[in-house]
Amino acid sequence: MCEEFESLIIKYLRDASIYTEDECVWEIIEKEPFGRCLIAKRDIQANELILYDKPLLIGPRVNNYDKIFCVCCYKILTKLTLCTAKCKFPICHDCASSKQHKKECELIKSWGLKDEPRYSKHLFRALTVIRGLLLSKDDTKLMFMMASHENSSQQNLEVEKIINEFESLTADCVTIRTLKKISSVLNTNAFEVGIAFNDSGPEHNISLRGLYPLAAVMNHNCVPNIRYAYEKNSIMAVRASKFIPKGEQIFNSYTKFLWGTQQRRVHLAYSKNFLCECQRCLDPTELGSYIAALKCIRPGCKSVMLPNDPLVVTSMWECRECNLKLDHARISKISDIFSKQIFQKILNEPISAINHYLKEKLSNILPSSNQFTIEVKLQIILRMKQDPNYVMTLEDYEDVERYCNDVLFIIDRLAVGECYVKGLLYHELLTAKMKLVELRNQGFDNDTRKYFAEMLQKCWLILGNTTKEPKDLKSLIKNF
Ligand SMILES: C[S@@+](CC[C@H](N)C(=O)[O-])C[C@H]1O[C@@H](n2cnc3c(N)ncnc32)[C@H](O)[C@@H]1O
Repeated sequence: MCEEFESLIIKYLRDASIYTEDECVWEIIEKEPFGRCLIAKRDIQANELILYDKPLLIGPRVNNYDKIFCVCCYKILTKLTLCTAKCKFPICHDCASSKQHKKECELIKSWGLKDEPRYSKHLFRALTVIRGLLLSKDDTKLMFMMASHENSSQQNLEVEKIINEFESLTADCVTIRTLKKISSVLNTNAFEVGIAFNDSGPEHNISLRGLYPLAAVMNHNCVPNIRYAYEKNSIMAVRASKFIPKGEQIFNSYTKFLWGTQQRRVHLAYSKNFLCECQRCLDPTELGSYIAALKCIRPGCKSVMLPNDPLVVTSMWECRECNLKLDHARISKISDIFSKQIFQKILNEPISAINHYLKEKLSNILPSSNQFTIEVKLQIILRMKQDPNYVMTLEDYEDVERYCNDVLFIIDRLAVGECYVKGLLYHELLTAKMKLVELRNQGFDNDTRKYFAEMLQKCWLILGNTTKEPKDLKSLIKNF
């Protein structure tokens, strides 16, 4: 099974000119409880390329987009224009007569649309799955050899929702059954793919879902040893974020690694059908990062509370110093309150109000390592520079410098190596430090220049030539 799967993948990558045997550093083996795993065939150094992969399928995600975009080139449509051949898909003038669209359009129409042509968000959301019906024989075989959890409750909803739109589709017909199988493969394996446009018209990003057959073999660990990025034509490049010894498993993270154990495990159980039991999940301190820790509520106690058994959702939480215990229900309530207050209220406020909330309120009630504090700091770092109406003061740059260092400290504790968030933080830290040198009229001495040059080099290694490369990175490197 593994050998056949591996040789199909190799053929697929060779055909796309993104595989050579001499440079291959991975192999696929089978191992419980993971199923297939990607293993390092030799020692892999930090930042070294592990693999390139190309999407078997790519298209809209199953979520609400705030802008409508062309289903072929993904450029935003300032005015909703549907395909004139009446397949209901939004399409731009340039792509309307393309070969790719013609095939999809004809397939959709062959099912007999019931209503007048109008935009259908359900059809738009099901398009990536529908594209699975148009794959070549070899690609279809590869797709159906990928892992899938067909019986999970959340799967296939996007397929259910289009049945009523067509004359010839019924809940039990072959097409719908095949679409459901494709949807299960996508839901088990798909990656979120960011596409950035800045060549024409207003700058924008679109997030799609893509099925990358080799990258999907990477299993999950809450301490991943890779980072991935997208290059031209949605080619994915996976690199080692730290040294990976020969024989070790190459791990991705399917969740946000800056979430606490309970949030990560619930997300994995719900979306990927397994419960993670990695070293970080087993450790109440999460490798000394204390990312889920809460301040002890006993008056006068300065310590933190952590779960006694992080693998048990209903575990008691206990203070590390005074041993005060709180049950799971109270801890969940505290987390819910912070989550609602921060995500539904505070983060919708102006940037100065968010920073004030962090300094005056959150810092007093949550440890500086806590995931909510980290999230607010990250939002401040990103939004201060993104908001065109916000003029940053010297104090703001000092805050950004401090917040970047705080988050980088936690990331180092988590031992995820040179990940993308780190690359973005290096860039923000450098920009803030440069501005501070300028505002304080300090000038750049040799040591400062050397420091900047080294940081820029680290930043380039992570972000250079990816869709996340900051616009000013090349010019900054030239100057140092
Ligand atoms: C994208 S696939 C990964 C490749 C898969 N192992 C295979 O055989 O093709 C995701 C699935 O792999 C399994 N898996 C991944 N990481 C795991 C982990 N840390 N523990 C247990 N199962 C895991 C789960 O079944 C999950 O839904």
